[in-house]
Formats: sequence, structure tokens, C-alpha cells
Amino acid sequence: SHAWGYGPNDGPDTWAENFPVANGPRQSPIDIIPGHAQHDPALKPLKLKYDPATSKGILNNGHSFQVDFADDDDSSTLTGGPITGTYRLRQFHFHWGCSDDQGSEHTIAGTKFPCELHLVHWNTKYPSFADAASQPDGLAVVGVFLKIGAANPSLQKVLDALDAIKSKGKQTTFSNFDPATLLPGSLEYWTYDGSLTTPPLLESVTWIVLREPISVSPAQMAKFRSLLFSADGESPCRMVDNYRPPQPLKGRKVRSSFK
Ligand SMILES: NS(=O)(=O)c1ccc(C(=O)NCc2ccccc2F)cc1
Ligand SMILES: [Zn+2]
Repeated sequence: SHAWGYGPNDGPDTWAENFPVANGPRQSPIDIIPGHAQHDPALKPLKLKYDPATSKGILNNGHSFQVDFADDDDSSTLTGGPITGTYRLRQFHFHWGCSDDQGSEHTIAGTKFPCELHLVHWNTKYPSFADAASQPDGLAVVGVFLKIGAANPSLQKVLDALDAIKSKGKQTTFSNFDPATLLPGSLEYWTYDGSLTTPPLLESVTWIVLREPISVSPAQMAKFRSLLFSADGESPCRMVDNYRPPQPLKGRKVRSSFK
């Protein structure tokens, strides 16, 4: 199996060895330069309809932690925005740094945020997430920046579950959580064609990056950094800097839903 990570020997600069698409034409993340984005008046408003009853569990997968959702019906979906059809929420997860000056995957004119939330959805024109993940229009990921400020009560519900999943492979139930409570007031966004930001780096993602960040306090950031990349019994390795740096744009256009 292709063991990959974020360290000096298995990190982003080594991924092309096992995943040559790492040097492909539509890789993510990217540096978003607002002045270069083109407003597209044809872009529709984002429609996110989430049912808290679909939240199932929370898992430390050794790269990040994710909250998984039941995706066997259209209870939690993304429609509108730059996409056509209906995409189902599969999971959300985060990427963060070892300090507040880094951690996000996308950057805004070179500015890094301490953390970035990814809400992962798949196109229901395909039979499953795994099938959709190999199609150019298979996935849609909503990215939300986290900026240091007031403590975020909704995020705290997620962080309170982390003690139970400190090490790789640990999971626990996580019920009745509404991911809409993690969204900012404005759903204005940038959008571009990209990829998964971790191996297998599949070029199947329509990226939808929200302009408005949500808040996170320094104490809450410390909670993210209490997780481990390592499994029980392994030498402990703190889960920090689990982000891929921006990738070449290769001629892609970034559109904005706003002027
Ligand atoms: N950081 S991100 O771009 O939002 C991202 C989202 C989902 C995945 C994922 O599901 N990987 C496993 C996977 C990939 C392909 C097929 C099945 C899988 F389970 C990876 C990265
Ligand atoms: Zn991600």
C-alpha cells in the first residue's frame, strides 16, 4: 500500500513517486488571487441542505479526522452554485498547522489561514462515492477558512469528541450534528476545477471556496494539535501541518460568485 503522510520522507514532495497525477493539469490546492478571479453572473447561489440525523461517526484516519455522514439517500445535499445535479454530503474534515500562521491548503494572495474545513460531496449521477471520485465531475468540496478570533461554539462540539479519537484508527459515534452550523453568514465563493489534495489526488473535484472565514480561538486550535498521526503503541507523532501547499494553476480560470 502507498503509505503517504506529511513528513520529510512521505510528504507532498514525495507523492508523485506513487501518484504521478500529482503533476497533473488540475491539482489542488491553489493560491487564489482575488484580482485575477472573474465574476461569473451565471453562477447560481449555493444551496446546502443538511439533515443532522445523517451524521454518524468521527474517525482519526491518520491524516486528519473526519465526521462521516449517511449518504444512502438525498437527506444532506449540495445543489446550485457551479454544479449541475445533486451531490450528497459524504464527510467533512480539516487541515491545520503547528502554529496559527499556517495550516490552510488554499491561500488567498499568499495569505495562509490556521485551518481549513472541507465538506466533501459526490455526484449522485454515479452509483457511489468511489465511482464518483474517478470522474471529472464526480466530487464537489466546499472549503471554509478558519481565522483566529472568538471561540466557535459549533466547532467546539466537534472538538469535544477528539479526546476519544486521539490516535490513528480510533473512531466513535457522532450523532445529530448539523454541519450547516459550521458555515459563515455569506455563501459567496470562488470556484475552479481541481483535485483531491491528498493521495490518490484524483482530478475529480469542483472546488467551491467560501470567501468569508469562520472563527476559531487559539485554545480551539490547540485542541486540533492534540491529535496524533500515530496509532496506539507507535511512537507518538503530533497531527499538525497536514496540508498540501498550493499547486500550479496551469492556465485554469478561477471564477467568483460575487463582484
Ligand atoms: N482534502 S480533500 O481534497 O477534500 C479530500 C477529500 C476526500 C478524500 C478521500 O475520500 N480519499 C479516500 C478515497 C479516495 C478515492 C476513492 C475512495 C476513497 F475513499 C481525499 C481528499
Ligand atoms: Zn481536505
